[in-house]
Amino acid sequence: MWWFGGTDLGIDLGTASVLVYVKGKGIVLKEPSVVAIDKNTNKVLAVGEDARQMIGRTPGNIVAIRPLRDGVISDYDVTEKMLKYFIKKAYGYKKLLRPRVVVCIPCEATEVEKRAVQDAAYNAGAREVHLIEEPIAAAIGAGLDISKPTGWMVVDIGGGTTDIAVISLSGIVVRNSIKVAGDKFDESIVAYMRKKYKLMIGERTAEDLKVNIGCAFKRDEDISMEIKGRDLISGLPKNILITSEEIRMALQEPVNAIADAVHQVLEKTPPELAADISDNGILMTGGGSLLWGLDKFIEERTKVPVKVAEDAISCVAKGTGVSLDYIDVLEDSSIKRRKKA
Ligand SMILES: Nc1ncnc2c1ncn2[C@@H]1O[C@H](COP(=O)(O)OP(=O)(O)OP(=O)(O)O)[C@@H](O)[C@H]1O
Repeated sequence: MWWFGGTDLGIDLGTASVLVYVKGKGIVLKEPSVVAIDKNTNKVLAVGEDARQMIGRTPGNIVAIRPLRDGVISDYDVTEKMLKYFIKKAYGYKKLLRPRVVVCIPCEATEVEKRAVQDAAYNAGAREVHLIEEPIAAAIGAGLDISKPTGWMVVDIGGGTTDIAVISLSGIVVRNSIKVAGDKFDESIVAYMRKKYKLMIGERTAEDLKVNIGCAFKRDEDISMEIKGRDLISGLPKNILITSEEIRMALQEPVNAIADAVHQVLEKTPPELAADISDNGILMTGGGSLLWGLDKFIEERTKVPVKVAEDAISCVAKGTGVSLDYIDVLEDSSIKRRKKA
């Protein structure tokens, strides 16, 4: 049966994952931002988790693509296909009215990057597209009351970008966005294994190491994990036992880059707001903030208390969803246009 009613959607279009929030229902979809394509026919074979399973394991004619890199669209056509699939899955197939959507973007996205997100969402089936900056969405999703003249600092560490913002009166006062986040952590682990053990490992293995034993701060007790890779000298498969302390060493460069960026934002923060932040603490959101000890590491470097938000991975999607209630206010900051015929 066809249904005429429209629903609004909040979409966290992330480098690592896409989350869709349906007004009145909450988060209904959370899948990796991966698409598997048959290169011969250009047909989409799988999207999301099914496609992620194929990374590094596809035959010649099939490619598993991550269409967003560093927080922005790097493969426009594939992003559009992926969005279309997720919107249909979350919204249902048999509705005549296309949805209004709010999509989040990194806080220093260029006009061209914003336009690419909007076009992809329109072409994927949205009737109206509004944009919201990730730190604002993260703060709302974490339950902060950002409407008052009080300073809050949010550090959202995703897969591609770390967005740092000082927020007051619902706006960003000081901001910084760096292309160092979860993906760079993985790349640093791959590089460390290659250099130290002459072992080639895939990005999924690197991510497993990061999530399971990784840390930014020295653990009281070292833990370890066995991994499989390919020996670069013999060319044969090889197993190695890796400790958490080694992963801490491997992650030093990107972890320091994030702490430096937070420090720089604090330096530029007006004194009244800096005093508020020192009382309220820094709030970390995003999957990257779950790296063990990263809160403690930043706390030591900045001397400001740091807290990881509850359900840190879902904050941006939740905030994007909550902002659907204020979609008409968002209109001012979004470039609205009709889908081209
Ligand atoms: N427990 C964990 N420890 C360390 N890292 C984690 C953990 N869980 C998830 N991550 C990492 O979080 C990152 C994804 O976070 P998130 O889903 O917030 O990013 P995103 O919104 O897709 O990215 P972006 O906002 O940069 O576009 C990945 O790099 C993932 O490996």
